[in-house]
Amino acid sequence: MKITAFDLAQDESGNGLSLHRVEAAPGFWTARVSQDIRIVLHKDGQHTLLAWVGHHDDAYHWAERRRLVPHERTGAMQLVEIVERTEERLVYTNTVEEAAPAPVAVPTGALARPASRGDLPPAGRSLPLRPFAQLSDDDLLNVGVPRDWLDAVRSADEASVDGLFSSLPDEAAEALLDFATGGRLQDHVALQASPGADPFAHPDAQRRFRAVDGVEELKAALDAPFAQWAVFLHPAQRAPVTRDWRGPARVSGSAGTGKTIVALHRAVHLAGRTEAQVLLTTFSKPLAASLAGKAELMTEAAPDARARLTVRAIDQAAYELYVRAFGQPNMATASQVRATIKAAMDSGLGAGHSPAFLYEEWDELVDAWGLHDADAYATVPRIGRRTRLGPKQRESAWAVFAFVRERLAARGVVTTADVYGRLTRWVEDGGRLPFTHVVVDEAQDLSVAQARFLAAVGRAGIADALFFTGDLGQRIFHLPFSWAKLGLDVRGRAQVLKVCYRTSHQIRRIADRLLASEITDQDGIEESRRGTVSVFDGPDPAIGLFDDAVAEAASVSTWLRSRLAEGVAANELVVLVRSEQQLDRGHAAVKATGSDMRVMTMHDAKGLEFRTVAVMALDEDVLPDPGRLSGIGDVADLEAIQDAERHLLYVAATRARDHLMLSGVAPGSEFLDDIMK
Ligand SMILES: Nc1ncnc2c1ncn2[C@@H]1O[C@H](COP(=O)(O)OP(=O)(O)OP(=O)(O)O)[C@@H](O)[C@H]1O
Repeated sequence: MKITAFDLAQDESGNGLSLHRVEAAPGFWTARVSQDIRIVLHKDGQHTLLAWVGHHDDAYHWAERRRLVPHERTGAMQLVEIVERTEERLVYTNTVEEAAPAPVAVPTGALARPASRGDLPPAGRSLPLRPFAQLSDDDLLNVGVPRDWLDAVRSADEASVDGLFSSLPDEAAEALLDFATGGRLQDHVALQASPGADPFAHPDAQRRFRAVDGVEELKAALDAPFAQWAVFLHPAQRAPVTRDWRGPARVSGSAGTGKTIVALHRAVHLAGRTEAQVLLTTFSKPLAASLAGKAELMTEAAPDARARLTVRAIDQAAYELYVRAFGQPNMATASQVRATIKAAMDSGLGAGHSPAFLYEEWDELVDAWGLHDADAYATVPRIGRRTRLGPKQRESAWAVFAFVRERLAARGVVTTADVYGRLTRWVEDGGRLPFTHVVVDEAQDLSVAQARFLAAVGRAGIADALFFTGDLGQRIFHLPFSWAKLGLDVRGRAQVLKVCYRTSHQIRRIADRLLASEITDQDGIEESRRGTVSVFDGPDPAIGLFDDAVAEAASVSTWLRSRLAEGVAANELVVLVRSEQQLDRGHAAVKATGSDMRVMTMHDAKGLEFRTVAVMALDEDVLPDPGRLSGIGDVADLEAIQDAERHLLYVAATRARDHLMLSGVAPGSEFLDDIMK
């Protein structure tokens, strides 16, 4: 297939490639790859579109049912299926879509998205009899429905809506799907191109066609695993990638809406500028490694951009900067700090406080904000709605923190927050950073010290130096705080993504019950999950509560075995638990399957995705984690931590693409009540 595509790239006339015109479909040709396999091309004299690949008969069948035309209203180039009418009923001709999809490209034209929309429709949902019957031509044309399909859309009923969604262009299908499930069509009105504009340049066309210039770029496209290299960006994803933001910007969206993809594309886009040096970062080393792999693929054909892009976990990046600026730091560990707090308490300090509270207060406030004296501790802006301690309680707590500071200084060790604190002052004093832009994924979990440092980077640098992606509903590590008060102001430059590509409709719907549909951050920026659609369907999640852990493991193991029997590979399955203490329960379930699969904590699964996920040990005394709640000083903090625990379950559930099981010992986590209500 690749060789044929290259031959075409070098010789568009296709001499020697046995090109055959598809008689019934103007503009379409087929090129022979092997005895049985054909590439379907569309040639208009200007562009050559590599549109599809498959078996000989399927290829002709596919082409005969397609036309390549710009949409009359939006101007976006579309591959429109022909509507067939049989008897009284509309039949949608999407049968050959089941064939192998076609990752193909062209040198002077465009690359077609694999024809794989067969997974779109929202089954198992009760729809009105004819959900689109009342929509006018204008309503439908505005969202990209091809004219030929207007009547078919209006007469679609519950039985035919599945075929309808899989036959329409993406933009039209998503708009109708949202409308059918309570959303507004107005939110999906497509951009209308100006007369004479290139129909392949329209944002909706760029979701399905990839323009490739020259053989090198084509080679890169065909060499890299297609799914990783060329995610075709939704217009709402592309816009923030290419926009000149003139200030720090943030893109948010539910799990699986492509925030990481946007961060990657933004970083690669910026690295395309000759004067740029880009740092792409996230919170953990495994996630950074995964970003780095994808960035490599995306810059295969652009070695200069690749050289201008560095991918690091954020603490690693800070550490390296620190080493450059000040030499090797001697890092304090969390257990060292806990031990020092204990030593302070053993010597009689900290009366009236628990060790858990003191550690939390140290971690989220004293250390995070770089507080070095009692006055600063008294006046620090308390995070969120956190209430102040009374003077006596504060005095008693500060005695412990002063002790800890003294001990750490005496040992010559610094905390991670100290590293950021010193780097922040260094940047403010004119320290020269080795990068011009920072793109941060998973930004909802930035700590105060990290956000402060980035704010300083933003102030010292150019206007669009900072770009963030994240989801407030997935904040799992820290208490919320105001970015704006730290100088990181994304107000007016925040955008929400609404199309979920990872998680089936059924799983997303269940997971969304854990969160409010609107979450507002400490700066008043609202992130709405309303109108979010999943682009494919799957089975309903299984939820089970059991008498004891043994019964739970047996049931989960049976469920996992069924997935294996359905053909899911063991490495596409994962078992998630709240914390290390429950790993054994996961291992027990896995052992009984006789296969080898991963068992990990919910925290470690952040940012990952799997075909099948079992979330186990969702017991009353496991989630929310009583240990984490016990250190909380006041009611407002309690709520914030409880939210973070709730977010953890949301994160865990949304790692699943197709299958999800949630289980625990009865009566089960209170969060399951919200899911089952
Ligand atoms: N425009 C797109 N077309 C097809 N697939 C996409 C698109 N955008 C993202 N995806 C796919 O959807 C999945 C989720 O994307 P991604 O990891 O970027 O989401 P996310 O919003 O960062 O999720 P999370 O918040 O859960 O980490 C990935 O498999 C990605 O390749």
